[in-house]
Amino acid sequence: MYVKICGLSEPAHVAAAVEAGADAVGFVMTRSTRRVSPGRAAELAALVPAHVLTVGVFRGEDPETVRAAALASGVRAVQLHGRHPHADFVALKDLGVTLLRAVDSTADLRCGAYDEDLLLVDAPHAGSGQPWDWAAVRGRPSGRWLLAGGLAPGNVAEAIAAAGPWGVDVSSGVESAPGVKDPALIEAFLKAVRGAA
Ligand SMILES: O=C(O)c1ccccc1NCC(=O)[C@H](O)[C@H](O)COP(=O)(O)O
Repeated sequence: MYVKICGLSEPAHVAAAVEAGADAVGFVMTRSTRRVSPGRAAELAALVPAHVLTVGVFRGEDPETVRAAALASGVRAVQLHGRHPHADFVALKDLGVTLLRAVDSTADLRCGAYDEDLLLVDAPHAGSGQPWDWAAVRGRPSGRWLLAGGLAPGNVAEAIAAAGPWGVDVSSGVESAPGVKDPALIEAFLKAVRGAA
């Protein structure tokens, strides 16, 4: 089970995610309480070993803005939230980074339909920490897809059993306060996933 810890903004929390065994870490570079600048994302990404994927998270920006932030931060993946058109993914292909398409359950759930490499199926309001009906997507997404939205150490095993994803993504569920990650919760989340998978 692939695990992405999202919305990191502090070196100690990046270290905690890497130490706990995360496969990917996300830096939000769009409007959010978790927003970091491309420069800050570059500082954080520099702390991450090569086997862990660094992901820049965006929502609604045009491809050139995303490209500039990705290049400035050095992230190895770009995650586009919302109803970005297929053309936005095509426009970013030559960046040579992993492309993630993040959508809610009403979208086209075929991974690769927009030339993305990974699909992320999230709650209607990304980063809100609100659980949703994970079982409703069971069997619908195809290819490599991550489940997100309201996951936490105490419910991620249930969510995996309900939806059957290839991977999971969490932000609010490993925070002690809005926007403040908690190393103990990050470790507990990874343990719960490893115990479930
Ligand atoms: O986290 C945010 O604030 C955010 C804002 C705008 C677009 C995306 C955002 N987060 C993306 C993520 O990958 C989150 O981990 C995912 O939505 C799950 O969030 P949560 O329900 O808080 O675990």
